[in-house]
Parts: sequence; structure tokens; C-alpha cells
Amino acid sequence: MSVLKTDELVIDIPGRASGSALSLTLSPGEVWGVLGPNGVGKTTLLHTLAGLRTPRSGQVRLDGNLLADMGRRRIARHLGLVFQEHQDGFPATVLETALVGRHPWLSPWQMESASDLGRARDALERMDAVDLEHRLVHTLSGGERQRVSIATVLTQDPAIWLLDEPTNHLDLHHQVAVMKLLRELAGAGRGILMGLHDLNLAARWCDQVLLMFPDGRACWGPVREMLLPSVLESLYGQPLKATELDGCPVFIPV
Ligand SMILES: Nc1ncnc2c1ncn2[C@@H]1O[C@H](COP(=O)(O)OP(=O)(O)OP(=O)(O)O)[C@@H](O)[C@H]1O
Repeated sequence: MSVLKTDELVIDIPGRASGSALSLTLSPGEVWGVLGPNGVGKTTLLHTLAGLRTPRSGQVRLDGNLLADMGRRRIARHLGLVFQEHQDGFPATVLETALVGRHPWLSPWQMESASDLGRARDALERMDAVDLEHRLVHTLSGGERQRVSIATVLTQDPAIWLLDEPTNHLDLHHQVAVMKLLRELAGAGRGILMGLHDLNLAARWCDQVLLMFPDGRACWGPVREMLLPSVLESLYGQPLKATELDGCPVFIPV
């Protein structure tokens, strides 16, 4: 189990004034949603939390250690990131891609073991992608690639999961399957933080949300206190109707 903490963190968006300083704690068992309109900085925040971008000011700590002082391999043993964009390096099969998740645990020239292979296949199975294992990743559909990306982090098995719009490209069934998986991981002590555009997924599956406003302000707290129609209308500049279904708020843009 790991804790990811930000101390007065200000993300660096080129040419933009500094927004709210974020002092957040992602604790084991929590599922956080990061919400806000296009271009507000959700991806920038996730990349900063993963140590891939330098903050403008403030710090990110993983289990008390400054992320900036930790090597990539050490970070990757604790923290996994599902990217929004899929980069193609050289051609790789689905199974080879999932096995990349084991690399933080292997020495540079060490081959993957039967147990690593088993983990990768289990992860692909869980993401309904095991039948694709011999396919080249660049031939997959958008949703299939997204499931393979999630399976790769599942193979990595980090304590902290950062996901950039994990339901991108997924059909309804796979959206729910991914959300159930993330809740299950949180139930087993992982900490989950994800950028989301779907308010209803956030309302149903997250414990905490961080709202990022276009003027740089941000606020965060329990879902029930944060997801208020008036706040969300001002967040997106979009009128909404709200209702409740099985005790869960539901929002419809109008
Ligand atoms: N390297 C860069 N140089 C200049 N501007 C950048 C760079 N990277 C990102 N930006 C800008 O920073 C802002 C925040 O981008 P970011 O991708 O974090 O937003 P987002 O909230 O994730 O958006 P979306 O909902 O559209 O995915 C955007 O206006 C983007 O154009």
C-alpha cells in the first residue's frame, strides 16, 4: 500500500497563470475522479503526479519520499499510469505489450519468467483481451487498445493507479467492467485517481473528486458534497438537470 501526497502543488501549463495550489492525499482504498473542461490541465496534473512533468511549484511525495528524487524504476514499482494517448514505438504484440508491465520488476537483461507470463495473461483475461494476445497492438481498435493499456498496468500491479480517461473508446459493458475493476483494486488497498469526462461515472464510482476550473481554481472533497448541479454547471458552462437513481446522483445535460 502506498500514499501519494501533494504539498502546495501548482502544475505548469505554459503561458498560463498559476492556479490553485493542491494539497491532496490519495490514500489506499480511495477512488478519486478529476473533472473539468477540455484543456483545464487534467492530463498535465496526472503526468505531474507520475513525475513525468516538473511542477511549477510545490511537491509530490510517494510514501513520504520526494518523487523528484526517485528513479523511474522505483516509481514504477509503486505507481502506474494509463495514458490518454497510445504511442506506438516498434511493432509489438498484445502479450509483449502487457509484459512491459513486469519491466520495473526485472533487471535490465532479465527475461520474463513463467510467472510474469501468467500475470500478463491473467490481466489480459480480466480485460477481455486474452484472445488478442498474438495480435499486433497497432492493428487493434480504439477500445481494444484501451483494454490492453489497462491490462499492462494490471500486469505491473502498482499500489497507485493514475488513469487518464480510462473509459475512452470503451463500450458500455467495458466501461462498467473497468470501473468495477478499479473499485475492486481500491478494495484491496490500491489508490486510484482518474481523469473523467463522464459525471455519472464519477458520481457512481468515485469517493472523492477534484474539480479543476478554467480560471485555475480547484476544489476537492467527497463526491456527495462536490457534485452539486450549480457547481457543475459553472464548471462546464453547461446547464444540467439532476435526479437520483438508487441513491446515486444522475446528471443530464440540457
Ligand atoms: N507542451 C505544451 N506546450 C504548450 N501548451 C501545452 C503543452 N502541453 C499541454 N499544453 C496546454 O495545456 C493545457 C492543459 O492541457 P491538458 O492536456 O492537461 O488538459 P486536459 O484537461 O487533460 O484536457 P482534455 O480534457 O481536452 O483532455 C491545454 O491548453 C494544452 O493545450
